[in-house]
Amino acid sequence: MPTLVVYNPVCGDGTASAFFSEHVLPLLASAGITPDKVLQTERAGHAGEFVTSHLEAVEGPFTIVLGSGDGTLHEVIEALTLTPPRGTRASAPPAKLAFALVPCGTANALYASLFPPASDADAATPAYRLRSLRAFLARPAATPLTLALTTLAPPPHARTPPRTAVSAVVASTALHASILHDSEALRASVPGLERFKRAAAQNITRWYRASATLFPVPGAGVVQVFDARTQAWAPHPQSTGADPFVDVSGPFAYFVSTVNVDRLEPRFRIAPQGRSQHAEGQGPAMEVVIVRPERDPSVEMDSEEARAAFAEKIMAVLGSAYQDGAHVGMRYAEDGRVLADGDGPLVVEYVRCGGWEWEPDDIDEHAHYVCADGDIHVIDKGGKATCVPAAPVDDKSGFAVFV
Ligand SMILES: Nc1ncnc2c1ncn2[C@@H]1O[C@H](COP(=O)(O)OP(=O)(O)OP(=O)(O)O)[C@@H](O)[C@H]1O
Repeated sequence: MPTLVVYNPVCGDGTASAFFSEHVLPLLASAGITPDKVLQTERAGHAGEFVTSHLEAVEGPFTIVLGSGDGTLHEVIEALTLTPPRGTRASAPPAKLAFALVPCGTANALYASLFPPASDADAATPAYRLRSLRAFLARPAATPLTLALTTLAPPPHARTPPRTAVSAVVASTALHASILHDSEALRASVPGLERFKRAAAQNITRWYRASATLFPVPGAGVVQVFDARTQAWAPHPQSTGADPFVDVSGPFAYFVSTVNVDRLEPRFRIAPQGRSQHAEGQGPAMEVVIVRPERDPSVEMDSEEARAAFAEKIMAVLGSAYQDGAHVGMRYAEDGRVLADGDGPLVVEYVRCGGWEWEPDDIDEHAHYVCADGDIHVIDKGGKATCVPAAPVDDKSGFAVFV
């Protein structure tokens, strides 16, 4: 099978180039594999352009040994999904693209989900970082990836066409998207990871005005909600055979949907069931983690004090995602305190669904941001975003990862 090697020399701590020279290329050589091409990317967009034009010239299936974080993987997948097929890509049957991932980025959410590290020290070892590559060399079948396709629709009667974003890890709105949006704006003035902290502080007290709808999981016929006590999925109480769609009214604090992953950083298990097997024949699904302030029994109205008090709670709840995903079992006491368990309402709504729609209120600028694997998109005023999961139709097409 043709093999391409692509790595991003500037991602993470900037050591991909050295790691490929010292470990990846020698390991491929010792296995008798000569890559068709080796690309060290020179700019954002380069990896996507390179892979797309290679596939227009050479018939697949292909393996790509990819040294990057989630952003460069996203770039390749989005470029191939959105570029109309030309050349060999148009004339040959759809060819599968399987990735041997070498984690070189900052968060490496997909890799950390597929290969949960035993510890921070483990994650830094060459042996850990070569696990997907070794799986490729051992030649088992690659695991298919589900994609999340987010369509950003303009208002009805607008002249602009809808746009689509493709993600393999996360599609989000509310706090997560706002932090990524603002941290990008701070990139020039605030160095390093400090800009994420600053962006989080700017957004933690915001409540996002929007209405959302959750779509049923195709094979299950309903939206499902996770019960942390039984550790099982159950039909969402508002999702019935007669009306399986669930309307979720705002305001929202947090709205994150994931595919393929249970974590967004090695220890941040935001969707703790994200790697568990779905029931046979349920069709493509995604998980959504929602926090809405008005579920808190102590919130009586939207005021500055209420937002400040709720900010403390959401920080504590999201912090619990680092405790092996404990946030999904947290409940409110009658006075609004957040408890690890109990009989009160769940703080986090953790659902599995067949997609979602998000319609921001016109007046709330920050509710218009959508994050697709780190890229920030802005919903037009009067428009909405619709996100659905898509899985490869067979084992000869789509994207996959060696695990
Ligand atoms: N040579 C390059 N110079 C500048 N930017 C690049 C280059 N190659 C790729 N990029 C861009 O760098 C961005 C970040 O890369 P990537 O996601 O791989 O690393 P990261 O952000 O450190 O990791 P993670 O996404 O895991 O946190 C991507 O959007 C990609 O398009």
